[in-house]
Amino acid sequence: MSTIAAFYGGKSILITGATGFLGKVLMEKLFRTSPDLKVIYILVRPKAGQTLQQRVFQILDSKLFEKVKEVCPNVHEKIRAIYADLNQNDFAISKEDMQELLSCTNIIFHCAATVRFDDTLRHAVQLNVTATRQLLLMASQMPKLEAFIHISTAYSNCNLKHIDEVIYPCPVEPKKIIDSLEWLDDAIIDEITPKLIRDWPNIYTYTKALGEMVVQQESRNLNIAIIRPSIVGATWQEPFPGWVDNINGPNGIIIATGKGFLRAIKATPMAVADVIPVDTVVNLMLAVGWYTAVHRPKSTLVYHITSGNMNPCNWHKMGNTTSTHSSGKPWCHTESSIAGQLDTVAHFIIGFELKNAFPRMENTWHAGVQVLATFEKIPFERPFRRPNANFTSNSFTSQYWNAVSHRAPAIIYDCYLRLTGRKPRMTKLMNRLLRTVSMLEYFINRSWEWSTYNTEMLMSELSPEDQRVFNFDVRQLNWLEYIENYVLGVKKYLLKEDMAGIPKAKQRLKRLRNIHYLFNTALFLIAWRLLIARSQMARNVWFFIVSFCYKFLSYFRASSTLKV
Ligand SMILES: CCCCCCCCCCCCCCCCCCCCCCCCCCCC(=O)SCCNC(=O)CCNC(=O)[C@H](O)C(C)(C)COP(=O)(O)OP(=O)(O)OC[C@H]1O[C@@H](n2cnc3c(N)ncnc32)[C@H](O)[C@@H]1OP(=O)(O)O
Ligand SMILES: NC(=O)C1=CN([C@@H]2O[C@H](COP(=O)(O)OP(=O)(O)OC[C@H]3O[C@@H](n4cnc5c(N)ncnc54)[C@H](OP(=O)(O)O)[C@@H]3O)[C@@H](O)[C@H]2O)C=CC1
Repeated sequence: MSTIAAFYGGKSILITGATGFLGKVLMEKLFRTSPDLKVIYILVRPKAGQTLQQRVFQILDSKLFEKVKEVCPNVHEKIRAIYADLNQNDFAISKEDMQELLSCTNIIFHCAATVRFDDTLRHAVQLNVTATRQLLLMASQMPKLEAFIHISTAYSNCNLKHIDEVIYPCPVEPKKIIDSLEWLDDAIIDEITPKLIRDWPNIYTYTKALGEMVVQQESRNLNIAIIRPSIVGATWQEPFPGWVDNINGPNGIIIATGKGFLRAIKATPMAVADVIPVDTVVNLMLAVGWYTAVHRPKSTLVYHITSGNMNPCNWHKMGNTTSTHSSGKPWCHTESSIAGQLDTVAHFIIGFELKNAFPRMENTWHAGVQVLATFEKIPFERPFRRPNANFTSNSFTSQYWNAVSHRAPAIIYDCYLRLTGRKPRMTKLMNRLLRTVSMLEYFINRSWEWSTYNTEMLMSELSPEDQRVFNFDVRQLNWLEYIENYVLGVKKYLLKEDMAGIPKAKQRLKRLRNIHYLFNTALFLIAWRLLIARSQMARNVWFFIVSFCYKFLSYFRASSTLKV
């Protein structure tokens, strides 16, 4: 039997953020591998008109928990939802609940956070920093506590290029920030925010860095570990491939691309797409929980769980894949090669795509192309336009694509909606999408190096059985398979689309392609007609092309007559 699974048997585990993406997968794995655990306490707030119990039932009744219900039929009894709001003093937990938590908890997994990039500093500090401090204070009063696992992000120090598994100091003490936010008003906070966050790209990453510092400062005698995942993606293997449930990170981009809204992006094609499957992160979390409790390392260990250093994939395309567009190459354009530029121009003018125009990069997996190739096999329903992706790292070109590929079609579509008596909505939607994309740009135009000594050390400490059951070795990940399942998962679990609709979606894509070709050809002919009406040089070129074609055809006919 697995040592780690046995360790969690009979334990009382406290999880914050259990209703979130990572939290749900963590609970699922815990129940499935250690059905004899005592109880999982989850700190939950009522939301969207649902009570705590309704939220818990909704989670347990989801497809994610189907296997759990077979292994652990009394799972409902083993979850204890505790009313809590991490934004409030003492988390607004009742005295009785607090007493139970303090006296019974053995392990804490602290996942709750605000992951919005555009949150206010006040709210982000409250949740990502102050709440962490408060939880550590609670933890210090728990006599049975064996380990406190804090979930941070690999991007908490994204202002550095090489990041080690250590806690870096922040320029301003977290305590000073917490104290000053108490008396500063919102207008002043907005003003000083850019000065405070300095070279961090957003409030989220900055407050996660502050959160780590708080963990270090308030650790007392606790057994603490920090886990830093990179971009957490759909499940790889467990409980089944491709499970996702929110629009964060790549998920929203996959939807926007698959539906044909997003067709160009400012991204460095060869930058590493450091996506890490959520089940891999959860396996590491459980292994770290066990290791921290049993081996009690002398200091707080930081574990990176990233993919780039061991099994790199980049945003652009997936090399050596057999899965290609009908014209021989997936619809993915980059200006990183001359062929790519020619291809973009050719594509723009007549929708023609040059075969095999890209240099292939060995040993690196390319996400964009593979995602696009998957849309061929598994198209999303009712796309706005054909899925496509033009990559550019140049701001001017990016603005050009935004105007031509995003704003212009949205305006045309809104005119159509107006003319047919409907409310225009596409321009608004497009503006929102472009705002979201602009927030992600920082992360898709850079690569980072994360050292993974602690993670590798832990892997070597596991028994072969634990390495199998709690696998976090990302070298075994096959990106081609993973991305296909990812796209399928987005379609099934996020968009809730039926697989039976695929033939219809494929037909619609064909229709859109024909409209696209017709539109571009008409545009080309009109432009050309206008040009030869106005310019002698254009007329000469036209005359030259026509006579050349005529001569070529005459020669061809003559040579085939001779052969006969
Ligand atoms: C291996 C797979 C690779 C995949 C590659 C993809 C390739 C695609 C095809 C090729 C195209 C080329 C693309 C290449 C680039 C790919 C880009 C991928 C980018 C990934 C980068 C991520 C970097 C992350 C680094 C840090 C990682 C972390 O540590 S934290 C987690 C990440 N956090 C986030 O992602 C949060 C970002 N989100 C936000 O900050 C905000 O949501 C927003 C600012 C983006 C949007 O705010 P806005 O106010 O406009 O919207 P909002 O009102 O909030 O919501 C709009 C509607 O959506 C609903 N909603 C909101 N959140 C969710 C949710 N989580 N789940 C479900 N629904 C949600 C909300 O209710 C609103 O609905 P309505 O009310 O009905 O309008
Ligand atoms: N997703 C990613 O790509 C990455 C995530 N991480 C880290 O992993 C952790 C989990 O992220 P993820 O699951 O994706 O995030 P989610 O946004 O899916 O989940 C956040 C969780 O925090 C809870 N929460 C937020 N505010 C409060 C509050 N005031 N009181 C109680 N609970 C609250 C949410 O509860 P509710 O359901 O009520 O909103 C939810 O359960 C975070 O610490 C994040 O920084 C790190 C790297 C990448």
